[in-house]
Amino acid sequence: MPADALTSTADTAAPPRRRALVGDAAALLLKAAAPERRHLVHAIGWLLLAAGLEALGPLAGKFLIDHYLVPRQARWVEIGALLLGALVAGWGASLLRYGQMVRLAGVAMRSVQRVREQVYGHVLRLPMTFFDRAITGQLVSRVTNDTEAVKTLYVQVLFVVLDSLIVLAGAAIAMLWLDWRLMLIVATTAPAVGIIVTLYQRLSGPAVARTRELRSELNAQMAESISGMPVLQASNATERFRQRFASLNESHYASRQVELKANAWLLRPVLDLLNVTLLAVLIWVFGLRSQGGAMGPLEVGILYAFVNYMSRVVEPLIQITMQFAQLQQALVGAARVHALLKEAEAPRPAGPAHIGEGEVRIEGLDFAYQPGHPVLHGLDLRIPAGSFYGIVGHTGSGKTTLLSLLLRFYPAAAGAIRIDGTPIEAIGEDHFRDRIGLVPQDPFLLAATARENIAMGRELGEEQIVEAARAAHLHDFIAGLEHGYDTPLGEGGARLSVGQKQLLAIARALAGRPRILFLDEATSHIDSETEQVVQRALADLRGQVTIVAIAHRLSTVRDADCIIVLNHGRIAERGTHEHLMGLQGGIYQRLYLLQQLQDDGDSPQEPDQAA
Ligand SMILES: Nc1ncnc2c1ncn2[C@@H]1O[C@H](COP(=O)(O)OP(=O)(O)OP(=O)(O)O)[C@@H](O)[C@H]1O
Repeated sequence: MPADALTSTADTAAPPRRRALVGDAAALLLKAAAPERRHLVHAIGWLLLAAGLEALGPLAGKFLIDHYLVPRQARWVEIGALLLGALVAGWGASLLRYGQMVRLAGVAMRSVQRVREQVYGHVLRLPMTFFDRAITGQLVSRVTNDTEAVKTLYVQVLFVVLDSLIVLAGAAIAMLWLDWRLMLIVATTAPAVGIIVTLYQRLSGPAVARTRELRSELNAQMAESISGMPVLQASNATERFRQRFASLNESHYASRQVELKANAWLLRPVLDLLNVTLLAVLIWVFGLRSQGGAMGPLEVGILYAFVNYMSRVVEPLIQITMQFAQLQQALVGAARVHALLKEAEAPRPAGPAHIGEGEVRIEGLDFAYQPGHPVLHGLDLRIPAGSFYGIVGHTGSGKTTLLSLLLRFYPAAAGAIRIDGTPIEAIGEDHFRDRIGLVPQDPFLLAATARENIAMGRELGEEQIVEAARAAHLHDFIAGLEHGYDTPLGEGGARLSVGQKQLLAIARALAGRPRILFLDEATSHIDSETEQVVQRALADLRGQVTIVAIAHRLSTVRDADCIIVLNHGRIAERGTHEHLMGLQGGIYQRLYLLQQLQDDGDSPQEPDQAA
């Protein structure tokens, strides 16, 4: 089941079950580290060797105590050789460990880099249905914060846990070899630590999940506020939003406090207590056995070695558990990234079918965003190649939906859309996007130069870019900028007027030399003068490109070969402007007359303008 990456594993729902969380996080880590398998195997091998060398230290100590100190044997050469050997082994282990840590750091960094690129690439290929329910801030959080959490997981898992486990294994083997019964006593630490960690998780788990949730909400509010800044400031809502942010921030702080308290009051003290208790038990057993207890005598050297190993074992265990909160957060982050990566991508057909002349046929087309709520009902329409069709209708009549289906953003529930006789699903993705141009209502400009905004990453020659700008009647304006086509246009095209942005969007669409051009209310925010420029640009394209224009402003499509009037998802009227104006009481006629009245009201000095 591809979990809903932005709801169920994320910010609004209860935290997912731990087992699933660990499984998802592990799947993500393994997949991301797969190309680094060789490095991982080598690093683990060398770390094992380092742990083995480290384990020799206490053994040498034991030998020194039992063979030279206790029997008071001052064989200095042997003692010196033993100490030197222990020193060299210790240094060797440190060197090896350092080298492998650097190697593992590289593995972690590269893996996270891969995850981040993969997540971004995946998001770019997700279907529109995903973005209908996605919240931008949270999605950004997935690509930035959560992949960062994945890094924490790598660093924790690979550095601390892996290293600790290897040290643990080395010490355990050495202790087993020295005295297996004493080792059993030490082994009781494992379940005790397990119980403490489980208890700690129960207490802090909800707070950890809540902290992440709140952090994500903080991001979401920040992103939302920045994108809606004009509305926020104009409606004097900034103070309310500041307060809302402050209250979220406060909750975040409180939640962090709960986590930290669980750390401070439960984890460290209890683990320290466990450590001290274990040492006391060891010394007690030593006391018993040195007096000839049931298990026989115990050498002082063994006690020394055990105490030494204990400090090596318990400290990593404390380290692992202390970092559990972070580990838990990282697990949640990694699981969310995993869920996002499991979201099905939009299909990318690779068929050989091509768009030729650009004739569009719509046959019995039905569509619903949600089952049981149809938006389009049995649409039938033929748009001949090279013609100009307008689509008009009341708000909510289904115009944008029809366009979205024509653009393959959603699959049709029933019926078919064909281009030059081929069902659109059968046309190869790259070819389809190359041949289809879109001028959206919101032109979406990059914080880049005019050239980059027209090219949009496509490899277009100078000639193609200038030709497109000329066709959109924007060349003179761009050429007049201080650096011409290389002039940065500012964030969101801040240097351009709304009309110029719209013309740039037209240039961008034309630069790909499309066979079919879709315009989605491309003139609704521009003045009549700029609208005329757009109309001229469209008139120049007639006969060469199939144009389908959704228009609220009816004057934009007045000259269309055919105007389709949608009403509640059905084609209510169709024909030329003159034909539709002749339908007494028709929707188009009413809409047109209403707009005319409005225009007359707006500009009383030009009463006949829209007639
Ligand atoms: N992503 C969506 N998810 C669910 N319902 C949607 C979605 N987009 C549109 N709708 C619904 O589909 C219906 C048609 O909407 P659509 O945007 O196609 O109308 P429209 O004619 O383009 O309207 P407008 O002129 O206001 O842009 C509306 O009832 C709308 O609420």
